[in-house]
Amino acid sequence: MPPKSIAVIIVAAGRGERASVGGEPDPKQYRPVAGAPVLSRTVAAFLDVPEIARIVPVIHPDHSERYAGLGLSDKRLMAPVIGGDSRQASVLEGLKALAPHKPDLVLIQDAARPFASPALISDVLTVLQTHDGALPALPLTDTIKRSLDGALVATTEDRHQLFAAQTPQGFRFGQIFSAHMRAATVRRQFTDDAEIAEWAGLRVGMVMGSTDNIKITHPEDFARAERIVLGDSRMETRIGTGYDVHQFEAGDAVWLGGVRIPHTAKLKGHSDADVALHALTDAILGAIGEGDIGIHFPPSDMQWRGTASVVFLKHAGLLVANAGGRIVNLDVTIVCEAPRIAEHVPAMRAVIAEALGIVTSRIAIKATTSEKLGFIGREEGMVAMASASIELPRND
Ligand SMILES: Nc1ccn([C@@H]2O[C@H](COP(=O)(O)OP(=O)(O)OP(=O)(O)O)[C@@H](O)[C@H]2O)c(=O)n1
Ligand SMILES: C[C@](O)(CO)[C@H](O)COP(=O)(O)O
Repeated sequence: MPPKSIAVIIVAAGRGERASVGGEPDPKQYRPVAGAPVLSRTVAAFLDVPEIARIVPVIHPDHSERYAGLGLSDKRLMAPVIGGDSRQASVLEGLKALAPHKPDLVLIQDAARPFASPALISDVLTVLQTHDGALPALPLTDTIKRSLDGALVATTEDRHQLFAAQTPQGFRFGQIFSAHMRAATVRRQFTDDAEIAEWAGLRVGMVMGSTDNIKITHPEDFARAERIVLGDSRMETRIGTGYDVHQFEAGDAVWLGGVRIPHTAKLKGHSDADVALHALTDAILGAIGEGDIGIHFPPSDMQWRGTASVVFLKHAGLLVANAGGRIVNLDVTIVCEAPRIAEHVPAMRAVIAEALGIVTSRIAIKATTSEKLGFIGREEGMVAMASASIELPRND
């Protein structure tokens, strides 16, 4: 089967009255979120999907200059068409503009939702393979009350079968075009295209929406949108480094990365002398400004004699958690001639992940030799270096 041609309608013909506190020169779809106008972000989200052949923006008759001022240009972006006095009427204008191009599928998107991800768009298109329509939606999480006057609670609704609808909503072009044409002849107003599809007897499948796929509706939604783009500005990323050396002495195994590795010698130390976990613990403590391992676990204190170094690592992890932080990634390099490290790396990552409560993909462990040079080359000892990247709440 040849690939289906996909078109997109972006409805941007509203006045954005609820998002206005008064005094803003522009309606919400032309106002910036982290430097880029909402409508430019929405268009870009769909231009990012190469399978999309054509995009038609639908704009308000008073906004032609504002639209031109966005400077949007792409060969897949059609000239804007003028919308109607309701969202439903604006969608119909978009469908009419697309009709001569005969797309197989159409995605209908609110300009006011700038964060439709490629994954969400792809999920909608997947459901459209087996249904007449596809709707991203989120299950409701609040208890739902009905009130007749907005002041007194009348009843509590069962939320378990209720979902909040999002866009893009996807349809077979011919089916939704004729459903919209018919819907335009009845007195009822429909708030989304899935409702028109349901009314026309089409089968609309659902996909899981996204909590980031917000519709900018009220003034405070701009701050939320900025946080989605920029991340949480109350957090900052810290970097810490760690370095440790231990000497070999007579023995039959070394502890490295929390794993016992049989060897012709052991590492000398007050604890289990796990040079890799010591460097890593120091890197974490360094990132959060908590000194070093010796301050927390002094070698002079007999209670730490022979202690498994994973105890030190867990303590550093606890300090991160208590500071409201989050480990972004950890990177450890072990320098030795022997033993061979590579086959033990998965076990080391598993021990560290378990100790810190993070996924193994955030942990890297590498090993190298020192080309027989120096004390490492003479197999007198071993070195480990580590770095840690940690997100912490700002405190300045
Ligand atoms: N006559 C209209 C009304 C709405 N929309 C578009 O439909 C989407 C969803 O509508 P909504 O968020 O309600 O936007 P507005 O109608 O602009 O908001 P308000 O009701 O606060 O004025 C928006 O992208 C909006 O631009 C449209 O194209 N034509
Ligand atoms: C289509 C929609 O985004 C689904 O949630 C929503 O209904 C559009 O907003 P409106 O305020 O109903 O126009």
